[in-house]
Amino acid sequence: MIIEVEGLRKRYGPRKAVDGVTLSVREGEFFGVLGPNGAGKSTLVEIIEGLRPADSGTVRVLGRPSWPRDLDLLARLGIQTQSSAFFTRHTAREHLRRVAALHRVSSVKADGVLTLVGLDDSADTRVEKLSGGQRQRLAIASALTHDPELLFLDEPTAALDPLARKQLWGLLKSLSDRTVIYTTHHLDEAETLCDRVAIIQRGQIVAVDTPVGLRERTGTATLEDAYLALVAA
Ligand SMILES: Nc1ncnc2c1ncn2[C@@H]1O[C@H](COP(=O)(O)OP(=O)(O)OP(=O)(O)O)[C@@H](O)[C@H]1O
Repeated sequence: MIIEVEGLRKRYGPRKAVDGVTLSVREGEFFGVLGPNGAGKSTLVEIIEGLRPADSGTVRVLGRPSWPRDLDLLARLGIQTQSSAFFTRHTAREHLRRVAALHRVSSVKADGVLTLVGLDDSADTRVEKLSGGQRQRLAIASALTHDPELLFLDEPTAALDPLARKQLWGLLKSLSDRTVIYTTHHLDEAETLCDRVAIIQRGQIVAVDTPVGLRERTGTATLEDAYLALVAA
């Protein structure tokens, strides 16, 4: 297993953000984390990433505890966040080369990743001038330069218009041979991309299954309907 989480709990004061979560993710899975606002998804994912401690429970990532913070382990992860930061006054290419240099990865490799995410035409555009879709591509590229063994994507399509969102799907699909932990509120996207999804509500897992399994279990036609049936139950 690439990720093993057992009995994980985290409170903020009286609020139970993560309330006894157990799950595992296999190598090569595109694993979706779904749930209503405030369900505890970000808290759970940040604990798995080793960016936040849990109150109790265990997390092993690539066979190692992710807390106390483990810089060697972090170096093997690729993390794209909602607030991915860019080097200002840099072009897309310059930004990515700098990110790569931080990981001791060559500029040649960085340029290859820029091509991979479909940003060749915007390579000389300053990061401030990139469109929302291009910014997300660059954020994903930044998480990919060091060829991580595990990639975390946090709502990469959240702020995109419908066309840009669909266009990004191609890139996301191309990542499907990797192990990806993918948070989203777009159920159509999760249905297309994810091998399995976990649905989280009030800090607890409501279901973990394939999109097809969840549809069958709820007698619904789409993952969105299955989700709505499960979180309303
Ligand atoms: N640093 C914090 N201090 C106090 N409460 C917090 C903190 N971070 C999160 N919470 C609370 O914990 C609960 C879970 O929040 P979390 O951000 O993990 O949910 P989420 O599922 O990621 O939500 P969203 O879909 O809106 O991003 C929420 O009630 C939130 O208000």
